[in-house]
Amino acid sequence: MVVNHDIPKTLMEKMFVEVFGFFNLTEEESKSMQRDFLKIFVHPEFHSPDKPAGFRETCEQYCRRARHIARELLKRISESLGLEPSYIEQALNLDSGLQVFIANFYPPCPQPDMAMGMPPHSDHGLLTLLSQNGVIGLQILHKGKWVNVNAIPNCLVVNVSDHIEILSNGKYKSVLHKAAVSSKATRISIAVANGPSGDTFVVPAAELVKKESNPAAYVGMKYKEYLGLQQSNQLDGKSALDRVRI
Ligand SMILES: O=C(O)CCC(=O)C(=O)O
Ligand SMILES: [Fe+2]
Repeated sequence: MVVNHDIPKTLMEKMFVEVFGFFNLTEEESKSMQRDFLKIFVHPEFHSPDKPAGFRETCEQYCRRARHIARELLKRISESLGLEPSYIEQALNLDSGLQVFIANFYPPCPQPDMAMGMPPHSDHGLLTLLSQNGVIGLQILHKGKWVNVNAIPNCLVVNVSDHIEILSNGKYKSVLHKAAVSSKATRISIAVANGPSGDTFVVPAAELVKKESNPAAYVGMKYKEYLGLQQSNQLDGKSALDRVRI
């Protein structure tokens, strides 16, 4: 959980107002009992809806700040692995890294156990920065148990995603998470996923692999092929990460 981050409180609040406005544009959507979501690629090319009026500009600023925070954290993660601070950004070509903005809108459900929020999954990129509108719902798998994550407004939850696990040859683990819905309040989460560039062939860092004692635990794959694999229906109930694990 990151508190003293680089996204000003006013920008964070504005982003939630715009997202709320987006989902309220059509009345049916706001009355639906199902999760609704908006998913857009925001880097290297920026895409955004034009409505509501302030959405585009706020989203662009929000994602730029999020990218900066992710890069700073990735420098520290590189160092923690005994690598140069710029190792990850260089090896994975982050100047053209794929960044995806996902806004999730979960209407309240009187019987929350009956409603599907978001099923268990791990994120495919490097780091996902998640903010929530103060309504609890996110759960992560920790030591075999699902635990609730606090939903403190203006805080960023940082989820380690598949490509940090791959690059670190398993030293970092991609976190399995899911989301439950609330019985009383509408829950909104904003996830900004930061990944390698689409054309980068990602392998465990050579510096972390030793032939005998610590062999590569993942096969290499182009990031965009990994994305395709995750979205395909060829996974037989496995995750994309299971498919590249040796
Ligand atoms: O709503 C949440 O807290 C989780 C969202 C999420 O995991 C995602 O969009 O990938
Ligand atoms: Fe996720």
